[in-house]
Amino acid sequence: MNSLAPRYFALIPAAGVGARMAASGPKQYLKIGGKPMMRHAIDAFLFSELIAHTYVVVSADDPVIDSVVPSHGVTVLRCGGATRMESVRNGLAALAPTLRENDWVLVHDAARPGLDEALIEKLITGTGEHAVGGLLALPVVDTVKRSLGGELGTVSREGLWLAQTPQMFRYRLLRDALAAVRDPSQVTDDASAVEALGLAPKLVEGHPRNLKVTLPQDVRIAEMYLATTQPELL
Ligand SMILES: Nc1ccn([C@@H]2O[C@H](COP(=O)(O)OP(=O)(O)OP(=O)(O)O)[C@@H](O)[C@H]2O)c(=O)n1
Ligand SMILES: C[C@](O)(CO)[C@H](O)COP(=O)(O)O
Repeated sequence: MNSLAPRYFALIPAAGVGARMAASGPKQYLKIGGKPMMRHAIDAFLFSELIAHTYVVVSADDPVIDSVVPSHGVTVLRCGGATRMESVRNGLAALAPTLRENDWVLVHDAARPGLDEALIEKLITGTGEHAVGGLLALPVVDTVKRSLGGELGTVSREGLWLAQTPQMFRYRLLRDALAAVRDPSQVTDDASAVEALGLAPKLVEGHPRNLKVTLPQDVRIAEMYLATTQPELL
């Protein structure tokens, strides 16, 4: 690979327990579309010609991952943390000997099996080389209500987007942004840490198929998208 050409790496945080799924084990290993949920995201990165290598962050004692990852193109990092942010931060630290400061890292939830090569390319081309970074997101199309402390109100949906993943940033910037975070529990996506530096990543329109499988009812929706061949639904 030309040493001056940009390099793109995938980092998949997969050290969660899936509490909201309330399954018998971590949701990233639930069978969806005939294979473990996280294998869909791994395969999307493997099939993408743009991604140089994929790293998966799991808990140190994860007993399943070795039976899920393919024999090439993927490296397991057994450094998962107590929060998603800490898992990402630990994974990035483990890559210090390997990645260059200006390499791009695409951080993608293992719980989003609907990612495909087209969305990966759309994010990379939509973000471009000169942006701070970028993330897939969906504009809000429903009326938004906020119910808090017994009060109910309507929130203007103007300019509101729902963040998806991958979220892509240069390796050094993302490491610095996450290092500056004081309360990991308050940073639920990678872009938040970068925004806290006063920077504005690009929003690139994603797709509903790229939903985060969080609740039991999400499994059927994900399976529907994975099963469809209708172009308008892809
Ligand atoms: N300590 C954690 C928590 C989450 N994740 C990962 O971050 C992604 C998005 O998190 P989420 O959907 O919240 O997964 P869980 O934390 O497993 O779900 P829950 O909050 O319901 O327990 C998932 O791929 C999950 O495996 C992680 O790597 N390390
Ligand atoms: C990163 C993310 O998927 C963007 O929407 C989301 O913030 C993850 O939240 P979770 O509570 O860790 O699932």
